[in-house]
Amino acid sequence: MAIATESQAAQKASTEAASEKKRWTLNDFDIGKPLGRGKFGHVYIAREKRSNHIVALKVLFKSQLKQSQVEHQLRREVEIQSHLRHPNILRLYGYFYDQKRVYLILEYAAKGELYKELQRCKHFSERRAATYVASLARALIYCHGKHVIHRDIKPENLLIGAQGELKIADFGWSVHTFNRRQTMCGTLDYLPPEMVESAEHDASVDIWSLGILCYEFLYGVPPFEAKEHSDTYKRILLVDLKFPPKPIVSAAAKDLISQMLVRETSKRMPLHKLLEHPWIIQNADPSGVYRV
Ligand SMILES: CCc1cccc(CC)c1NC(=O)n1cc2c(c1)/C(=N\C(=O)c1ccc(N3CCN(C)CC3)cc1)N=N2
Repeated sequence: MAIATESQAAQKASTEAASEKKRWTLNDFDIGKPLGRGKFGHVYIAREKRSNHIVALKVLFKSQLKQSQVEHQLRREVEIQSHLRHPNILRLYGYFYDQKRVYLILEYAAKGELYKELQRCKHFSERRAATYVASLARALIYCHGKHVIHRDIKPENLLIGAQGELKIADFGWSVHTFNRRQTMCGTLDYLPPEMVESAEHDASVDIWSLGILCYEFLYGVPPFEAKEHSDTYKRILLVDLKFPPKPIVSAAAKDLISQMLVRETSKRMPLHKLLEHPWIIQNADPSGVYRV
């Protein structure tokens, strides 16, 4: 309906324009049900009254942020996030604060949290995994092009949009350190060797993390998981990569993962090469959307 799309476009434009300059307050929103909670606060569905635009309002407690000394990090990451525009990166439209809280006005991802979907399915099909990995590779190519790295793409930081598309939903790898998995070990699994050794790291950390994520999509567990943190560290440093016999996974998928989980950072498969890998070409849906 031409008229509908025109008003939608106008609405979008007004939200965009408004989000640049406007001083937002809580009165601009009708707050709906809570969507989830993190270490620093909760996220609610909300409607911006003027535009009727549905958003997610993330409420962070200043006390918690101060206690964990992440407020400067949140500021830096909000600055980065508000300038990123990509279909697979969750939009930050704006923010405001009051005495006790900081409020982030975020894009609403209607199909919820990826890690819950992965737990529900145990593991994804090769088509679904490849479609997600390709869309995340495109988002990371976009970020690296803007000298933004370290989007910390573990399952807990990924959301699913209304059309089934993945959205990277974090503002800073340590802002969301609240570990929403049952065990803490989940947070270590994504660290590449150079970070375990807390050495210098560059955009190739994202290639490593995407390789870990691809493995977890296909097997339901990250590759270097171990009971003790010290064992996980050792397995990461040794790149002790093993492929279980079940579920059955194609040789092409294992080849891609083996080319991403390489200790030598300069030898990891570049993201644009990933998009040309046979496993991606044969399995990823070109639209970047996996229709359940
Ligand atoms: C404060 C919460 C938090 C802590 C740490 C990290 C993150 C990023 C993932 C977040 N979330 C965050 O920032 N979020 C930003 C967000 C956001 C979370 C979100 N949606 C949802 O959380 C959600 C959850 C469940 C849902 N349903 C579940 C049941 N289904 C049948 C229907 C759909 C639908 C939407 N949209 N923008």
